Amino acid sequence: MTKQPMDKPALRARMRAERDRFVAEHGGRIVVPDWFLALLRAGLTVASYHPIGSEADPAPLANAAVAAGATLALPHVAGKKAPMRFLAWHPDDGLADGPFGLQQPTGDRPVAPDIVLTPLVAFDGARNRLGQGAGHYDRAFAEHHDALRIGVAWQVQQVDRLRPDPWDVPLHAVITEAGSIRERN
Ligand SMILES: Nc1nc2c(c(=O)[nH]1)N(C=O)[C@@H](CNc1ccc(C(=O)N[C@@H](CCC(=O)O)C(=O)O)cc1)CN2
Ligand SMILES: Nc1ncnc2c1ncn2[C@@H]1O[C@H](COP(=O)(O)OP(=O)(O)OP(=O)(O)O)[C@@H](O)[C@H]1O
Repeated sequence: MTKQPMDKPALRARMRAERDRFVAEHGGRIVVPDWFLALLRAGLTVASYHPIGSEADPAPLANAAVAAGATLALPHVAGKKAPMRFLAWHPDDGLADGPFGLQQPTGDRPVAPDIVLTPLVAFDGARNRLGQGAGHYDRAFAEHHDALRIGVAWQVQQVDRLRPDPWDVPLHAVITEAGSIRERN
């Protein structure tokens, strides 16, 4: 049987439309799993993200992290080709307009995260991930290989099976409004 390459651009378009429809018709709120709360400790650095469009808002997870004494960071990119950095950020700090309609941190304090809350376009039951396609998170995961990679998405973004490319690094867990998928349940 020959392996067909996965049409990632077409899947992205379909899943962004699914995500838009879910938010327009239902809305949702990410539910913080007990196992996530149990991970949190003072002194951890948790990279969150500021959602754009119909992305799931990780704020309930980020707020729980802050309540546990963790420090937050947000991703920062200068463009499609530039590598992504995680910059320390406090909820009282401002945000500035960035590329792709992003709101990004303004300071310049790069940090190495212990936990990375990752926006998703799609995911599968094996915790493979489809992102925006610029490779920003792929490269960040290669750099911060010891960080815990947690995807955040709406349940409608789950597909039967993604076919990972050689550089794709699977997530440790995915958290949605309906529950979570973990490496060991
Ligand atoms: N909220 C959020 N922040 C993030 C990301 C993300 O996916 N979501 N990123 C993830 O890497 C990084 C920014 N990289 C990006 C790379 C490409 C596109 C992009 O191609 N956007 C499409 C529209 C996407 C949509 O409609 O959902 C575009 O501009 O055409 C966006 C972000 C860091 N910050
Ligand atoms: N570790 C890496 N170093 C350099 N380039 C990488 C690395 N990982 C991936 N890339 C490049 O980034 C691009 C990622 O494309 P892909 O379609 O897999 O992104 P994605 O699954 O949507 O994830 P992302 O959220 O990271 O954009 C590819 O062109 C790939 O060659």
